[in-house]
Formats: sequence, structure tokens, C-alpha cells
Amino acid sequence: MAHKPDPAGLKLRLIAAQRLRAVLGGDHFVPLDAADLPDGRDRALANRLINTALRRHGQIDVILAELLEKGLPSRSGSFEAVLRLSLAQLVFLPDLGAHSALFLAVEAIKRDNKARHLAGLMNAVLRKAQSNSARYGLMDESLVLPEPVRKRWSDLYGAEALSRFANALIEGAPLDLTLRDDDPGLVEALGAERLIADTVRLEQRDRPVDALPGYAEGRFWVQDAASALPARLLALPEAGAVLDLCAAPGGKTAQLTKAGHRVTALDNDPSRLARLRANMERLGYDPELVEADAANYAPLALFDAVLLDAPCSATGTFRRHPEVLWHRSAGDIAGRVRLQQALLANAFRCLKAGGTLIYCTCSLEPEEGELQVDWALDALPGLELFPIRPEELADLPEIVTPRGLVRTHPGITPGQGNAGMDGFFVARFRRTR
Ligand SMILES: C[S@@+](CC[C@H](N)C(=O)[O-])C[C@H]1O[C@@H](n2cnc3c(N)ncnc32)[C@H](O)[C@@H]1O
Repeated sequence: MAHKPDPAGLKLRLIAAQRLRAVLGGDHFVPLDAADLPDGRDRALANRLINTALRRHGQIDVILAELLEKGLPSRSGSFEAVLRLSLAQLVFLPDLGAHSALFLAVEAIKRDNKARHLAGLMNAVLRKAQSNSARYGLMDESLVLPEPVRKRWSDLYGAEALSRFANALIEGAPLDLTLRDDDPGLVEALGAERLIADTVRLEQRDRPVDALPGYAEGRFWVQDAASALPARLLALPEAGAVLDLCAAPGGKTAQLTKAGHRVTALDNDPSRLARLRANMERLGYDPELVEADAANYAPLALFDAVLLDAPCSATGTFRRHPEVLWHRSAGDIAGRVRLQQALLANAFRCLKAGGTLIYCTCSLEPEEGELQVDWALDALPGLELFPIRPEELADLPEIVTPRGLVRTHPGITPGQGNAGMDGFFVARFRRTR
């Protein structure tokens, strides 16, 4: 008997559901590439569906709670992922039409042994969602953020910032690049806007970075505007020996090298260090590379400055990695806090008397930022705060706190426009003896 061909659009949904299911299970979201789905239009549509399901995860939770009185069925294969993708389409992507969301969702789970018995439920739930889709589409935007996060960040950053965070989660992040050389011709060719210092911004988000003019020639690297701040704050009187701890993929290594310092870039992950090496080769930079554990690395000679961009919960990057909002638990943060303290203690040991230590994280949690400053000042005698002055960041003085620390978040916009920046924390210390 001849095999009936799959309906158009089914394959991309099956692949999208597989990727979303992995992310729901704890994986980091990586967009589908040509190896996953060779057809560019299918790939763009599949990525749009996954992205919307992740960005609207909190609102989709509210919808699921209303539609599924008994909650999600357990051990039901791809049911949840397919349902979330279809709700994302029905409610938040009305331009794609409702018919395919319903029809293809049922077809998709009919192909899954673990879920095919739920085809009737899928159909009924999506029909109910369809008749309520206008109401769901008007749901409060702040519900995109998980409830505990909403409460914590509203207390810390205020209600107005929180509403911008929600908007930033829905909209995603623009693409920020740091330029190797000041090159007005390149800025124009990229169609970019100058932001602050040597950072430019591209609003258009769907072009692959390696297809941009100047990429292959190493004329820029990708780095969010907030992430480009710490390397500007070394305050050394002249070029010196600088240790970049936790350096891969090398955004800050490149900035420090560009500023003329002799840079040692250290990371403990060989595959990430290989990426750093490839990035430096593309840019024509030649820092010393070290594969080691930053918690116990013992250099032969001490450094004039150490920059520690510590591993953290990365909650400040939620515009580009929405899943961090759902994956991070209080326990994860506590584990990272302990690691950051071990790294801070060794960063201090690697530093000359009189040298500068920069500590930074891409986290919005005070435990990984402001509170680590208190810990370091208490636990590391000979370390003092070297406050950052607003004049040093004259293009964005409002991010310097009264204590001389830097705190950014997606509600603060560098330059013109309103597209915000990542959540970042920076503290600067000096070793006195
Ligand atoms: C936030 S990323 C660094 C980003 C980088 N500084 C940049 O600007 O491109 C954190 C890095 O810390 C590294 N890392 C985590 N634990 C480490 C350890 N114990 N020793 C050295 N590197 C570590 C990770 O492999 C990762 O590359």
C-alpha cells in the first residue's frame, strides 16, 4: 500500500516540538540551524514558533491552567511541547492562521506513540483556546515573567522597570557589536546605530552574524552593550599585564587586547577556549591562552589587573535566553555564589599590590553582585573598594550606584531608542598590600 505523504508543515512542527521539549527538560535553547531543517523558510517558521513559546511561556502557563482542569497529563511524550507551540501560534502569532495550529498539532501527536491517545484532548483544548484567543491575547504582559521572579525584580528594580523587562522578554534583544577599529564605512554598511564607546547596534535580528559585512575580516565581535562595560574600567595608568579569568568566548579578552594590554586569557572549558582562540585569530589578536581552573590557578608572576567575569545564573541575559527564567532555582544561585567566592579569592591572589580587580556577572540577582562585594571586603583583607565614578561612564552615568558599583538591566537604554541592555553587575576593587 502506498504511504500517504505527511501534510505540509508537519515536519517542521515535529522538529520544533522536539527542540522545545528538550528545552522544557532543562537544555539551553539553541535555534534550529540548516543541519536541523535545510529549508530556510521552514527553519525561520520553526524558530519563530519555538521562540514565541519560550518568550510567552508564563502566559501560556496561565492559559494551560485554565484549559486543563487536571493539569498536563503525565508521561505524555511530546504532548506538552506540541500544545505550547500551537497555543503560541493561536494566541500570539495570529498572522499564521489558526487552522494549521489545530490540524497539525493533532497530526503531530498521532505520530508519537506516547501521546497519540491524547489526540482528542489536544483537539478539544485547542478549540477552546481558539474561541478564547482574543481574550488571551489581551493578557497582562508582566505574566510572561515567572511569579517569584516578578515579585523579586519588582522589589529590586521597581514596577516601571519590571514592565520594561516583560516587554524586553517578548521583543528579544537587538544585536550589539564591538568594533575593532573606528570605521564609519563599516557602521554604514552594517546599517548599525552607534550606541556607546565602540559598541554599535543592529535592530535587524534575523541575519546570521557570519553573513554580516566585515565578519570574516574580523572587523567586529558580538557583545551586548552591557557586557562591554567592565573592560573599560581597569583604570591602569598605562598598558599592563592583565589576567582575564573565565575568558571564553573572549569578548572582554578582545577589548583588553584592543586597549593595548598584555592579556592572559584563562578558561577551564577546552571547547570554549577553542572558540576563544578562533575568535582571536579572526580578529588578528594574540593573547596568551591558558586552560586551567580559575579557582586555583597560580601564575608565575602577579598581574597589574585581573578581570573576573564569573560564571553565574545569567538571569541578566533573559532577552536572548528566555529559558534561564524557568531553569534557575534558588539552589542553583547558591551554588554559583560559592563558586564566585572561590574565584574571587583566587583572583585576589593573582593580583599585585596596587593592582585593580574587576568582578562582574551577567546576573540580576544581588547575591551574585552587590552582596558578593560585601563578602569580598569582609573575607579578603588587603582588598578595598575602588569606586567607579559616573564621569568614567559619561555616556551612561545613571548606571553607577551611589556606592560606586555598576548595575545595568534591560529597562535602561544606552544611546537612542528604547531597546535596553542585558542585566549586568560590575564592582572594582584595589589590592592594597
Ligand atoms: C560568563 S562566561 C565568560 C564570558 C567572557 N568573559 C566574555 O566576555 O566573552 C563564563 C566562563 O567561565 C568559564 N568557567 C566556569 N568555571 C570556571 C572555572 N572554575 N575556571 C575557569 N573558567 C571557568 C566558563 O567556561 C565560561 O566560559
